[in-house]
Amino acid sequence: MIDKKLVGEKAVDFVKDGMVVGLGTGSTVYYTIIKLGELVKEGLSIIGIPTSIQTEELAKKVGIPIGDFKEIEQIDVAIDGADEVDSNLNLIKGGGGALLREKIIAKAAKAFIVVATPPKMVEKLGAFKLPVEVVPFGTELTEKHICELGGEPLLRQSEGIPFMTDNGNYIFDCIFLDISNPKKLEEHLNIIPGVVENGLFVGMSDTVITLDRNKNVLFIER
Ligand SMILES: O=C(CO)[C@H](O)[C@H](O)COP(=O)(O)O
Repeated sequence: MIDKKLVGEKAVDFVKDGMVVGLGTGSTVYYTIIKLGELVKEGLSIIGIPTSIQTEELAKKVGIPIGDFKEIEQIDVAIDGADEVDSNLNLIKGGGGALLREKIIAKAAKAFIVVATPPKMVEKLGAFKLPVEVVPFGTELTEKHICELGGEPLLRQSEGIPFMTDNGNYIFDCIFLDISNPKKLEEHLNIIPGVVENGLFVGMSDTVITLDRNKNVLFIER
């Protein structure tokens, strides 16, 4: 809790007056959004681009103006959490189910800042099940193709029914025992018909904010 607050709040250092800011989803970036809300009340002028309905509601609640894609020219910075960060700053994301919008916004941003507490920092990706967003049609067929890539997919459930993303899709949480080449796996998953996007974010993060052993904030640059 305290660790998430420390790294989450530090990310506001990357936000300057007049910026368009991609707002991630999750319990770490929550603290970034709360802090940005405080700064907006003190006069900071920003436009937020939320990556989920949950984040949009939070941003509105704390007073961050929400932008429209038709009105903005660029996203200056996107700030988001991660489920795993490897030593090359590649990520697994999507634990909260917002991976598609998160990837669209991270890709569009001039800088992508990741806030991650120490347990998220790993040598190699894969202990966390890789979320793969799929269209609800023919999920049994999509599942087979994921298995052919060496995955063990489990359809995410919420209160006894399939979890539905903000985009009306399902998520397979997939065990992959070997993610030694995340870029290749990302590409192979995304060419399966029925797969909308997967939670591998390869070569996208510019800076990861985490903590060292003494709980000092650490900035790891690409
Ligand atoms: O990818 C995500 C949501 O889709 C989150 O960024 C990720 O799950 C980390 O969340 P948290 O900060 O709550 O641990």
